[in-house]
Parts: sequence; C-alpha cells; structure tokens
Amino acid sequence: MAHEFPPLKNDLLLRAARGEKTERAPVWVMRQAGRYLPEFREVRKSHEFFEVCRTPALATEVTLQPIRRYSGLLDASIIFSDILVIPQAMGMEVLMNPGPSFPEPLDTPADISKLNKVVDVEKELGYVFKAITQTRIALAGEVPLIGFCGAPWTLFAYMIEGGGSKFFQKSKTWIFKYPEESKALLMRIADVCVDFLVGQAKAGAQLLQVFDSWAGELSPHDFDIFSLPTLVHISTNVRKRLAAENLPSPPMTLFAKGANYALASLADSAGYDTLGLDWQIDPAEARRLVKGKVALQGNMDPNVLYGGRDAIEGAVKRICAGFAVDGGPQAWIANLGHGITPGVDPEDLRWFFECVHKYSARS
Ligand SMILES: Cc1c2[nH]c(c1CCC(=O)O)Cc1[nH]c(c(CCC(=O)O)c1C)Cc1[nH]c(c(CCC(=O)O)c1C)Cc1[nH]c(c(C)c1CCC(=O)O)C2
Repeated sequence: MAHEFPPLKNDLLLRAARGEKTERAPVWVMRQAGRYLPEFREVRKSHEFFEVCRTPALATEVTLQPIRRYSGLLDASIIFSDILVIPQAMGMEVLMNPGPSFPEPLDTPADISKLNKVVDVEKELGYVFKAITQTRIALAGEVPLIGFCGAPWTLFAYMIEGGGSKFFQKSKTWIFKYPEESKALLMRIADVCVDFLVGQAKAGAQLLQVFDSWAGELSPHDFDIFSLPTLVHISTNVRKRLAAENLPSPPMTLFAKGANYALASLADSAGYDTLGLDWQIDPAEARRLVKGKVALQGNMDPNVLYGGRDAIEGAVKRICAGFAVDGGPQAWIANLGHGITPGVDPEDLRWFFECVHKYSARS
C-alpha cells in the first residue's frame, strides 16, 4: 500500500525533529482541533465525539479546521482521534460524556480474559488509517500530518480506573499487587500500539507521537519498570517493522507528561527523536539534561493563554531564548506543555503563533 501524496511544502517540523537548525521554530499545539474553536463546536453539535473519530470525512474536516484558520502560522496538523481508541479495539466500551468513562473497567487480572485475544488493528482501527490518508491528500502538502497513540501505562490506567483519576489507586493496586500480570497486560497494549503506529505511518502519517499523559504518577523506579520498557518496545518495533518493508520511519516523539525526572535516561535510551516537555521544567535545564541527543518540544503553560497578549508575548520570548542553541532555533518544536483548553480565545492562540514566528526567527 503505497500512496502518492502531494509534495510537502513546509518541512520545518520534520527538520527540527531530526535535530537540524531551522530558520524559525516550527509550531503546533496539542488538541489544536478542539472545543476552543467555534467551528469544532459546530461539528460536535450534530456528531458524537467517537462518531467524528470514526467517520473519515468528519475527522479530516476537524483536523483541517485549525490549519485553515491559522493558515501560514501553523507548521503541523495532528489527526483527529483519541488515545482511547486502543482500549476500544481491545474490546472495551468507552464513552465520552464529557470526559472519558468505561462502563466496565478491568477490576482484577481475571478480567483480562474479557479482552479480545487478538486485535486485528486493520479491522478495528482502519477508520483512523482512512482518515489519515484522506487528510494527507486534503492537506495538499501545506504542513506535515502527525499520527499518534497513547502509551501503554496511560492506557492501562484508563482501562483500570475506568476514566480520569486523582489518586490512581486502582491502577497502582494492580502494579504493586499483580506486577507480573500488569507487565504482561502492558506489553499486550504495547503490541497493539506498534501495529497501530505502523499502520498510521503506512497510511501517510509523517511523524508519530506517543502520549504518556500519566507518566508523572509513577515514581522514577516504577516508571523504569512499568512504562519505559513498553516505550522502548514501541520505538524499536515500529522502526523494525517499517524497515522490514523497506519503508522509511517517520520521526517519533514521546510526550511523557510529568516525567521530567526521566529526561536524561529517555534521551539516552528510549529510542525517540523528540521528547515533549510539560511546563514544569526550565527549557535550558531540559537542554542540559538531554545533552543534544534528542530534539525537544514544548513547553508553555497552556494557561498563559488566559493571561492576555503581554503575558503570552513575555512567555514566548523567554521560551524561545531558553531553547535556542548558539543563538538560534535548532532541534526545537514550539508547543504548549499540554493540550489547549476549551475557554481559550482563538485570537489569543493566533497571537501565540505570531510571537513564536517573531521571537524564534534566526537573525
Ligand atoms: C489523555 C488523552 C486523551 N486523549 C488524548 C490524550 C493525550 C494527551 C493529553 O494528555 O491530553 C489525545 C488526544 N485527544 C484528542 C486529540 C486530537 C488531536 C489534537 O490534538 O487536536 C489527541 C491527540 C481529541 C480530543 N479528545 C477529547 C476532546 C474533547 C472532547 C469533545 O470534543 O467533547 C478532544 C478534542 C476528549 C478526551 N480524551 C481524553 C480525555 C481525558 C478527554 C477529555 C478531556 C477534555 O475534556 O478535554 C483522553
């Protein structure tokens, strides 16, 4: 399955992810297709969240909304979907009302038998591959398209907690009481992640991002046991599988939120080209920890977007200076430290993009 796609006109994102110097920093934001956009809310009025995910024409439409609105300012698109499509593919029911909820979460390891024995990713998640191919065509080479999945630890926690959680008591009970069963389930999820990312790359995704949103809930010791091996499994096997078919591997990004304690070791050995950063670390300190081994992405506190133009400009200026290498942008993708939230004024986000263009430019 080889697709012919329109040639890419803006490769800033891919060059920065490979560690190259760029004339200015590429910029996009997590959850850029989302509820802060009136045109997104309009689509959601008549379509359920997962209906949008499962209908390639709708997924393409909402993926393109921010690209159209911020034409010339945004340097990447990210396919509209959710990390929780993997638990669905494994046989679990997931609702979005308005946050995610699982009517039948995994209670004890005996419940693992309720999951699908084999997951046919093409059959279960082929709609994501279709959406990616259609979006790639519709983008007409304007900007690259990012594919993504959730990291095993984060998905495992959702599948056990049954939704968001404050204390992660149930998922922590699993890892401490049933460590072997937990590791086996985490690896099963990791195998689905591999199939899913390989399929997304084949369908046309030009960069792949893994979201470990709850990495920060683990101690450094437990992260090394319950998350890191699965992340390495994913980066290694995605590249291996694509290479076996003579296909190039897209650059890979890992966003392990809250896991700044692991930055140095992730840069050393996790196998990702770029590490995403939340806002809890100073850019210069992150640069120091990763020793030039990987590119970085981030990391403005998303709530700065509520602080008005001066606050946004000040934060962007500081961040651009903090990530600069030899006085200019290199190996840095400007982004927020987490997803944009629904109350942000889209014009304030435009200002954020304009400030990144201005203050990251090589003089
Ligand atoms: C943990 C997680 C989820 N989903 C995702 C993560 C990892 C990133 C992170 O840490 O935030 C990833 C995600 N979710 C969504 C995308 C689409 C692409 C994009 O970034 O624009 C991506 C990359 C759409 C979405 N996923 C969701 C929305 C909002 C729901 C809606 O339209 O009603 C969107 C646009 C819903 C969702 N999905 C999830 C939650 C916790 C929620 C509810 C939170 C909220 O209300 O914002 C699970």
